[in-house]
Amino acid sequence: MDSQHKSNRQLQRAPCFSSAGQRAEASPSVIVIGGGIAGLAAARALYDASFQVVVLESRDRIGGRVHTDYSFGFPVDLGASWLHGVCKENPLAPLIGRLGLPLYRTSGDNSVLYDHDLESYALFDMDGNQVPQDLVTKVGETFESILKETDRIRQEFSDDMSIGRAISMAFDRRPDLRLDGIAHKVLQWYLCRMEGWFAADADSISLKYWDQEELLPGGHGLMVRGYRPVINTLAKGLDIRLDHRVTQVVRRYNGVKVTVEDGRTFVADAAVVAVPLGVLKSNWIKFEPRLPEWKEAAINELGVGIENKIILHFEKVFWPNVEFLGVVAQSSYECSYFLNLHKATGHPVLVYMPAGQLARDIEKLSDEDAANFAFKQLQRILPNATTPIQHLVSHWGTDVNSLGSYSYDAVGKPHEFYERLRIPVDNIFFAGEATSMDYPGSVHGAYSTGLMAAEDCRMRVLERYGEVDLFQPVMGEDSPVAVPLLISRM
Ligand SMILES: Cc1cc2nc3c(=O)[nH]c(=O)nc-3n(C[C@H](O)[C@H](O)[C@H](O)COP(=O)(O)OP(=O)(O)OC[C@H]3O[C@@H](n4cnc5c(N)ncnc54)[C@H](O)[C@@H]3O)c2cc1C
Repeated sequence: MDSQHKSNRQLQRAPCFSSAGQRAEASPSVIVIGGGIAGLAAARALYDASFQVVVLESRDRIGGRVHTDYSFGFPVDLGASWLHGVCKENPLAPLIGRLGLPLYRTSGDNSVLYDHDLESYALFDMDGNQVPQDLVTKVGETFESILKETDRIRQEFSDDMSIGRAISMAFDRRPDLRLDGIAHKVLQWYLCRMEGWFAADADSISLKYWDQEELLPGGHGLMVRGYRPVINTLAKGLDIRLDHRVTQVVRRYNGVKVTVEDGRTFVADAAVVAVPLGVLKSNWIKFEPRLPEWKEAAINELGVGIENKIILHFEKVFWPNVEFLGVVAQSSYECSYFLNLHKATGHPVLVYMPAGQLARDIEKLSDEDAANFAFKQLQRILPNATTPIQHLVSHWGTDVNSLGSYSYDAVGKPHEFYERLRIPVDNIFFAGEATSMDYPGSVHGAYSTGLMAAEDCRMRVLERYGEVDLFQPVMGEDSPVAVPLLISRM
């Protein structure tokens, strides 16, 4: 027997991993790589459909880019914190509703540009002067007009360009849209907010595709108690191996063999790869045989941006009672903003959120220096600010387990690349925020791709096992009765 044939037989004969629990040995098996929300959603669905499931997670915790920290004595999210689309159509709504988790709605708008209502902002210049609210609103209207002009440019040019370039062209065509003085700075702040949404600078965001993402109705709501309960619920009862960094995925017609950093191997009928796009780009995981060219192209070409959080915990509140504090400046790079968590949670916490190049630059600093940097920005606008008593700093760009915060539409890269990233290759299924055509870069997008991967995997493996009615459908018919979401605003 040649060695190839022998290893295939081994795969076929050994569908179970070392400690697969009480599941029957004859049931199909799957290895889920990555214990973020996408991987856990896939694992949960397949486990509930009678598969033997093992989740291999490189970190010493689950949740991935959903990371609720409790070291302040209350929950704060270092990764995702909003549910974008507070409505029953949101794939996560049934779960969040059933858990009774409260949401604090920061905006009723479905726009990617306004996850905060304008009236909840307080913007300041670098000298601590508050920008009059009517000017903030007026500049917001100008920003909308500029975007309309960029839309015309988009219709005229077949080649893609960056949103930054299109804005410059819009100014050339419509000099009346140019602003100066403080109004210019406010405009830069709007641009800075847009860059925050994509976690990328305006000169790398695609004009053609930036608004292709499907936005659910219901606006944007903060998870007041953090996202962790959602993760814990999905993970309950699953066989999850922490500190298991996958380095190789071998696929054969009858199974997969997955190797982790210390050389241990796991075999199963199929695998769901739910690691971040940044990790796939880095080639940390070797696929054998190599993934097809179209898949590698999608991995290489999709953009991954950076957004971080510097969370400052104060003794008590000294800032105005608004949801968002903004610093306006000459360029979007110098602008910044703080989310006031006190409004939603009652805790004296401000969250500084740099994105794009600024986030990249701040990630080079020590945590102490990063926290000082954020605090200095705050002192510019509120000179009487008191020193924080604690801080937390995220490093999503350099953390080897993420290598970026979330995907975005880079210039010249078709939106369909998200779908290409999702499409299975033989018995390898792909999930994660960057595989979501409709809701990339989001928790609910990642979650729904996990369910999709599970369903695709179930169908494929059933082709082999041929026992269609043995398993529950992964999604659809049996979905739980929706419980209304708890939404507040103070
Ligand atoms: C700062 C920040 C703010 C955000 N804000 C929001 C928000 O408010 N609302 C929203 O909807 N979305 C937000 N997002 C995006 C959201 O967090 C992500 O889209 C989503 O959590 C991604 O889930 P995932 O399962 O695709 O990936 P991940 O959560 O990254 O999961 C992938 C898992 O794979 C593991 N892994 C990596 N390499 C390996 C390996 N070699 N072997 C095994 N395991 C490996 C990782 O440790 C991780 O646990 C934010 C993200 C960031 C970073």
